[in-house]
Amino acid sequence: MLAARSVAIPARQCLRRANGASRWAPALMQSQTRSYAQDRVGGFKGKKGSDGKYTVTLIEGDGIGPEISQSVKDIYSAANVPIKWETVDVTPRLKDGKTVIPDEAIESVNKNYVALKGPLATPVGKGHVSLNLTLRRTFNLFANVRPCRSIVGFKTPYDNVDTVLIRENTEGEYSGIEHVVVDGVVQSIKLITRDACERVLRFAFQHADAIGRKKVRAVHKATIMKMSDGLFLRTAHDVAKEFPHIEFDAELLDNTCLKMVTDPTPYNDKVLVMPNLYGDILSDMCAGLIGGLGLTPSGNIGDECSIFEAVHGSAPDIAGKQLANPTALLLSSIMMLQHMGLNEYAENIQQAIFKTIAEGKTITGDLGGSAKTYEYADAVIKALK
Ligand SMILES: NC(=O)C1=CN([C@@H]2O[C@H](COP(=O)(O)OP(=O)(O)OC[C@H]3O[C@@H](n4cnc5c(N)ncnc54)[C@H](O)[C@@H]3O)[C@@H](O)[C@H]2O)C=CC1
Ligand SMILES: O=C(O)CCC(=O)C(=O)O
Ligand SMILES: [Mg+2]
Repeated sequence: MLAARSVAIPARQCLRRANGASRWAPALMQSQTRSYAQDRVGGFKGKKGSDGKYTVTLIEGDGIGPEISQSVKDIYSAANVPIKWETVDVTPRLKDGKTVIPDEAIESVNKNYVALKGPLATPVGKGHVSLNLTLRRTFNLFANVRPCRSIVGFKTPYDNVDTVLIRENTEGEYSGIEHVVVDGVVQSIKLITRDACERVLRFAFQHADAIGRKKVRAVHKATIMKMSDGLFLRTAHDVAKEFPHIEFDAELLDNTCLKMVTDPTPYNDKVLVMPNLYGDILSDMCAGLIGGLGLTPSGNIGDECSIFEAVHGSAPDIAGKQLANPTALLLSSIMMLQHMGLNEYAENIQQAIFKTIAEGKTITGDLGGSAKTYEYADAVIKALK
């Protein structure tokens, strides 16, 4: 059994809906429907089948994964989204003494070019390697796009969060190279290559262009990790020269954390780009600013395939109880629909989600409500146009 960690939501009592709940802000709505896909990554390569539908690989995942995936499937079916799900199992298998993802799952993503993924649990301190990281490496999904925006009508201590974080997704602290030097001494290698830095940094500048932001900030700790983060930072300065119309600067990670929890709004005009571990931690922190992990989506973007998933994990503490908020996975699926060019469907589902949350009658426990996962999904279905 994996240990469950609970996220302390600051000033929980403040997490109430604003008075006059259905307060709409068209500008924010619009920003939440913008495309996260990049021309740079070649766009979506999938083709419709003869039935007029795209096939999308679905990895339902562990813990709350099947419950929140069911919500997505129900809402997609009600919204007549022209996709067919191809559900695959990624339970690791032993092949030639190594733990691998089943070939059928790999073939499915390679064939469909796109997947929606529920959370996958990783055992603590032993057992199989993280399948989440393995999937990112297997498909070379080098950039993890993690946007985090205040949900209109859902009051938190911060009203106007709109951060965009790009996380290097294939190496760094998560390279998985660890060994025992002698008994009682272990070494974990933070591998950083110029190639991986360059591609994620270039992606960050291109993403800034695509979403109309004029500033890119590298978040690092090159004061301490002079060689590894130093390489990331030097490469950032080099890549920045290719984008003279975008202002570039850098900030130390600890300072970013302090400033962001003090006042996140100065980050609303920037794209933040950073090594793997920092992106993992900062994205959970950002989720805390807007109401928790039930609300934040992400996209793992590669040149060929892309996999969309929530920022959160398998939430073993609430799994199997219909308590999970499926919004994060739904918003990830909306990023996916936009990547696929299915914007009309993305917008319809998104407006239904925000309307349901703003009304506040049928929201899940993490947002202060008492609705079951499927009751929330039903309310979203009723709010579809
Ligand atoms: N990308 C992925 O698939 C990720 C997988 N994990 C894995 O998930 C497992 C559990 O990790 P934890 O540290 O407990 O993090 P977690 O993200 O699963 O849960 C943290 C807290 O947030 C709550 N929470 C998360 N998602 C929620 C949702 N949709 N609705 C309502 N509440 C939600 C949980 O109930 C828990 O209290 C671990 O095995 C970890 O390796 C963790 C993060 C990402
Ligand atoms: O793979 C895991 O177990 C956790 C990954 C994670 O926390 C993330 O990608 O945000
Ligand atoms: Mg994480």
